[in-house]
Amino acid sequence: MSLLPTLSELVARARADLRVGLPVVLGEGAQGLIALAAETLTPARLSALRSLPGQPHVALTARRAETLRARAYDGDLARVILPPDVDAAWVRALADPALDLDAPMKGPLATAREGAVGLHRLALLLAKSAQLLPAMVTLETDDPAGVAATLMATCLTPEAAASDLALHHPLSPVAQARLPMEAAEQGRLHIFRPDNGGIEHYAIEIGRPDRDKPVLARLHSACFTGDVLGSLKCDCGPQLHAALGAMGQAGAGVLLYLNQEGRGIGLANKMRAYSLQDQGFDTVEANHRLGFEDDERDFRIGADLLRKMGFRAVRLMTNNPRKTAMMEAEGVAVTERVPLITGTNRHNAHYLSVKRDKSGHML
Ligand SMILES: Nc1nc2c(ncn2[C@@H]2O[C@H](COP(=O)(O)OP(=O)(O)OP(=O)(O)O)[C@@H](O)[C@H]2O)c(=O)[nH]1
Ligand SMILES: [Zn+2]
Repeated sequence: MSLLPTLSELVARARADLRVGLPVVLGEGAQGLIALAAETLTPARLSALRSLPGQPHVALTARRAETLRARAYDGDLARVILPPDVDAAWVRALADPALDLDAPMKGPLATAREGAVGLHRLALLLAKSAQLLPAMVTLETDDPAGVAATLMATCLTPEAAASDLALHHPLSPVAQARLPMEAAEQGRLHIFRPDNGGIEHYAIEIGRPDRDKPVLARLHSACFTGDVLGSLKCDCGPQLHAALGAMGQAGAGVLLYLNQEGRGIGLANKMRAYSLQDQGFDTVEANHRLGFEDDERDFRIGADLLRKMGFRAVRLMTNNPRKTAMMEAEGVAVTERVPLITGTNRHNAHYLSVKRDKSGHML
């Protein structure tokens, strides 16, 4: 046992550093990268980066690069060569599509062909896992350990950090208590926490479901706008209440409330996506323009929680085939898919049709 941070703890620290605007150093030996999140880049930090030797780049996902018409020579990502005369606001505009229509980027954007592609890919993964816009300002270095020491920055070895980011971090129960609810008086709320200090998730157990039989279950992804504010732009609020209601009626069930707001991109990015939707893009296109995939959720969490609670089989309330497939892949049997169609209105009709046509939802 040591008081030194483990790799997972260093990754957690790196995430926090990026959110406050600090650089993170990726690399080992003589290959390294200093990386700052475009979203939290200040003018002072940009000029400090420029005072170091080398050519800074802005790494973007190929999704974002496509909108900006920047060539992605590296497949899934593009490295824009930072022009010498641009400021932090320019970098931000590269990352954030809010200004795409008002102040279109003056192109063409020159992109790099060679260099530390793997480290840039890792930098983008880190930005996503910090729920920041996937855009990173970078500078290659041949002395990552030395630079990290000088900058008091977190230094991550690439392979280990990449595998930690891809890992499902097991969840442990933290606390639970009785919670009578409108939909079901016999309720109990369980809180679970991952071993890397990441986001907590909840399970609402209704009644005392028999662990030897398939349980009526729902994987609900957090939607602040729908669940709390009663937004009409989606169907989340009515789905949440209908699922709890059905479990209350049946006298038994488990609803997992997974804090994967905005299909895993976070509430700030979801609001950026809504703003793009107001400009005419659909829910999938808006995610892409921000640089994200359609759905960035990790559904392994749901299977882990169910198993931890002693369930091995579910009657899953969903219209999303990815959820049933993931459950089966993770060893939780889905004995029945229970459709959950509710909450259609004139504001979400188009959204629901896009989910059916582009995301394969059975609506
Ligand atoms: N990025 C993004 N997320 C959204 C949008 N509208 C809703 N969400 C999020 O989508 C998640 C709900 O996912 P849905 O696709 O509605 O439903 P599902 O959970 O995949 O499938 P079902 O089990 O059939 O309901 C929640 O995390 C919402 O915050 C949107 O326009 N953009
Ligand atoms: Zn919603």
